[in-house]
Amino acid sequence: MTHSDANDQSPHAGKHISPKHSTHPLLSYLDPEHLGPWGIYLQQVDRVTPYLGHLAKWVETLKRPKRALIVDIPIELDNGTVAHFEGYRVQHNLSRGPGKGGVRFHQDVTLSEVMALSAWMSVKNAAVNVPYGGAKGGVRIDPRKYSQNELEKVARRYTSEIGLIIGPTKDIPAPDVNTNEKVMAWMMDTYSQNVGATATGVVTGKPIELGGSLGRREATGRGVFTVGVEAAKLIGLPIDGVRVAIQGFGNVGGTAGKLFAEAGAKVVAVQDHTGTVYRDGGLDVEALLAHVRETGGVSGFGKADVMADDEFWGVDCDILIPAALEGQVNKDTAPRIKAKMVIEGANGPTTPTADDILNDKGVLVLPDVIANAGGVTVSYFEWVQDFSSFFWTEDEINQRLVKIMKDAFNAVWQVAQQHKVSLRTATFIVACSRILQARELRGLYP
Ligand SMILES: NC(=O)C1=CN([C@@H]2O[C@H](COP(=O)(O)OP(=O)(O)OC[C@H]3O[C@@H](n4cnc5c(N)ncnc54)[C@H](O)[C@@H]3O)[C@@H](O)[C@H]2O)C=CC1
Ligand SMILES: O=C(O)CCC(=O)C(=O)O
Repeated sequence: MTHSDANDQSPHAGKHISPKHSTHPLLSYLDPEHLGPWGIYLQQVDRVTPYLGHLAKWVETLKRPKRALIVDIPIELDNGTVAHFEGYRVQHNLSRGPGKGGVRFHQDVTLSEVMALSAWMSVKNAAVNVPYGGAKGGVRIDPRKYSQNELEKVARRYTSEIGLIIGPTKDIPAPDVNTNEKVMAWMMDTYSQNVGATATGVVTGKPIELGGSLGRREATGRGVFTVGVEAAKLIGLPIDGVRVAIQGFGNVGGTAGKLFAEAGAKVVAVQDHTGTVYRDGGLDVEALLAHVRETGGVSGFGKADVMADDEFWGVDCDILIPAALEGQVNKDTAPRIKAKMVIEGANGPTTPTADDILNDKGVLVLPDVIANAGGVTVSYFEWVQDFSSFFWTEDEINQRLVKIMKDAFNAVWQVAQQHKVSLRTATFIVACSRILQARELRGLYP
């Protein structure tokens, strides 16, 4: 529950970053002093540029979102008053295919954040080689303060407003923080009404009854678990009895925790927005998941000791899974981490300074852009199934998911060994090369 260290500078900061072209606030992303999630992404691109060979001449492509839409979402609240919410959809790169990436409902969502999240989608989609560019969306709203009726109005109006740029072959949203199958159903229905035909392929992460895919709900957590087990084998860490700490116990953290516990790991600490729970001998993960379903958070879980939120980062564990928001592993928290491995379930949880701190401590970081790619991989399966109207079994889906995750992870591992770079830089090398190769092949002129 820490704040991102927005001015977290790395020794690489500033190199290769574009000169200031504008002082307009909406273009502040061009300013290297303006950090936050987009600035962190720019630093990650700087780290990969020396490894891009002749494709480096296209690197500026990665530093500018192709398209960013800001929309106003006015709705009538249950009490009859009118409220306005700000929404975003950013398409970072479309060189490899239509945009793909989730939609977040959160009170702190900003354009910079959605730009960074869309860019990480470009990298992630290329890293696992699904035929998509990168996109992401968000609405600045605290969903816990609104009724289902009000949230439905927000989701529907947001969909109509971004309807200009989304579509089954243009840009395909999916769930992210505080959005779920129900929100995807509203989005699919609204888009379908607007175009006059049922368009199941416009979003993924839908209910099964509406063209959703088996296994999508668990896919991101399953991917986190799969690469975690692969990496643990490579560093000689047995999963049986391994101590795991998880921040964020929603779709991603909850599923990853369940799979690790089923494989014999001890989930010793879990933190979410309501608090932190701890049990040295391992928490009863099934019971904790049931408690979260009933109460909305881990706080008040009876079969655990309470831990001060700040102590979470220093907990005695082998594997740490940040699965909440950006910037949680930063210059303040990273020095306290005892884990041997950090598996990034969340997008952008680790700042570049923290990456360096963990690297110096010998902590292996499995970066978001590969570790949490399981969700979009099964979203791709869902999209393919919707187009063919032919649906696969859950076993088929999980087997294909596990194969893609293992192959992609092992390829990245080889690149990291070859260039003696972190797994994050290795993943960026693989992914950015694919994106920029597509860019080069498409050429510049209409
Ligand atoms: N849902 C998906 O398929 C994918 C999600 N992700 C990323 O995983 C992360 C989590 O997403 P979901 O599990 O889908 O969201 P979710 O909405 O299901 O769960 C979010 C979790 O984070 C916790 N959280 C929120 N603020 C917190 C804070 N300040 N401190 C501690 N915990 C906090 C919440 O309590 C909740 O447990 C996000 O970074 C998201 O972008 C990445 C890939 C795919
Ligand atoms: O399933 C998808 O299309 C995207 C999921 C997502 O937003 C992510 O991987 O961060």
